[in-house]
Amino acid sequence: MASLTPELVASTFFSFSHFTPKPFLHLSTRSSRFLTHSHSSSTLLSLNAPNPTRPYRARRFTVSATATASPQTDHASTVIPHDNRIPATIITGFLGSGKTTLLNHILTAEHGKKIAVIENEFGEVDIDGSLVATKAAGAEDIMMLNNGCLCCTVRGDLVRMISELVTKKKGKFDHIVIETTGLANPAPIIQTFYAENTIFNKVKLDGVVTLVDAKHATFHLDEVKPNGVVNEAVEQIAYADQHDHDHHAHVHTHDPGVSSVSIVCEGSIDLEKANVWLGTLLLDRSEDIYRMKGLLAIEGMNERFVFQGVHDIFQGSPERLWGPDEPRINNIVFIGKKLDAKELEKGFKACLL
Ligand SMILES: Nc1nc2c(ncn2[C@@H]2O[C@H](COP(=O)(O)OP(=O)(O)OP(=O)(O)O)[C@@H](O)[C@H]2O)c(=O)[nH]1
Repeated sequence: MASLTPELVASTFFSFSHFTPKPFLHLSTRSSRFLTHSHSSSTLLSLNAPNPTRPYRARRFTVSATATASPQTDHASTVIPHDNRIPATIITGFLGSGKTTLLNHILTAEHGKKIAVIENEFGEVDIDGSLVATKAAGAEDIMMLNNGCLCCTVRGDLVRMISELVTKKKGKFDHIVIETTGLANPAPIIQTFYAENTIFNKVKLDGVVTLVDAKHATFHLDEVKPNGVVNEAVEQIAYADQHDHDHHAHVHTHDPGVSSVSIVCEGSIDLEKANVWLGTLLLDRSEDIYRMKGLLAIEGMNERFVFQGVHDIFQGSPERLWGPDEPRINNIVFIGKKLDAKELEKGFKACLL
């Protein structure tokens, strides 16, 4: 097969719109999707400026406010010690809202700060970790938490990771950024910063940035969930830059109807077949498939091919070169409702050469 140039492949992916016009027509509307990003960015810019309206509560913080007698007057004056705990920012937002994109922007921007990253991904396959700008000057450390969701199953791991960072890597970074899964309920994660002494004494929660995909937000916000099941999209927006640390016992359940299917398989992919397969999925299932993303080893292409899908919006393009000894392994994740793992695997395997 003739060698494919990145440009040729990208246009091949896009050219699918000629015979299945609906999904790819939306490519042109992408710029209007993330209408609230400007809001998110401004929230981010204000991260280092403490919110003066939010009282600083030193509950369980060992360096608490102290009262000292002034030598000039008989009145006691209160000295609030400088809060030199390490700031942490939580980036939250529904699936595909742009968290990894923002994180990469933070890691590559010139701000002179060294950032430790904790990345939590839904689905067993680590695609985001591979797409985070690991070589970025600002990234001191990237830790992955992929065996569950930060808001429930791996909360203990989060505590351990942060404790490890502030003890073993002390002084090597200035800020911690935590990217949650798109299905995380931020409340229990926020609570961790106040409820765990080991964290509270060393780390201050500086901000909660929630990204909103303006195109699909209403769809997810309006979703009616079964009794006792949390609507994560609502929770994420409710907790944006609002640290309700007096909340107790957050009992919540993820929607059992939402699941993930991961495919990991070595081998070369026929781009044309993949185009048809993914395009057909988009046409038939875009409402139920909230998110699809993948790294593909395309036949004849020297670069890893990355594709991103958020409902009916789809994008694919070559990324960095495969390393000389890097196995050409395909990684794909689907997240959504009524996913049939066998069917998806069968569709994928049909694209292999
Ligand atoms: N038009 C537009 N697209 C964006 C923006 N931010 C991200 N995207 C695209 O949206 C898709 C999803 O972005 P990600 O940054 O991976 O989203 P995420 O929130 O990390 O997704 P999950 O891993 O599912 O939680 C990618 O194709 C991005 O290129 C934006 O501000 N505007």
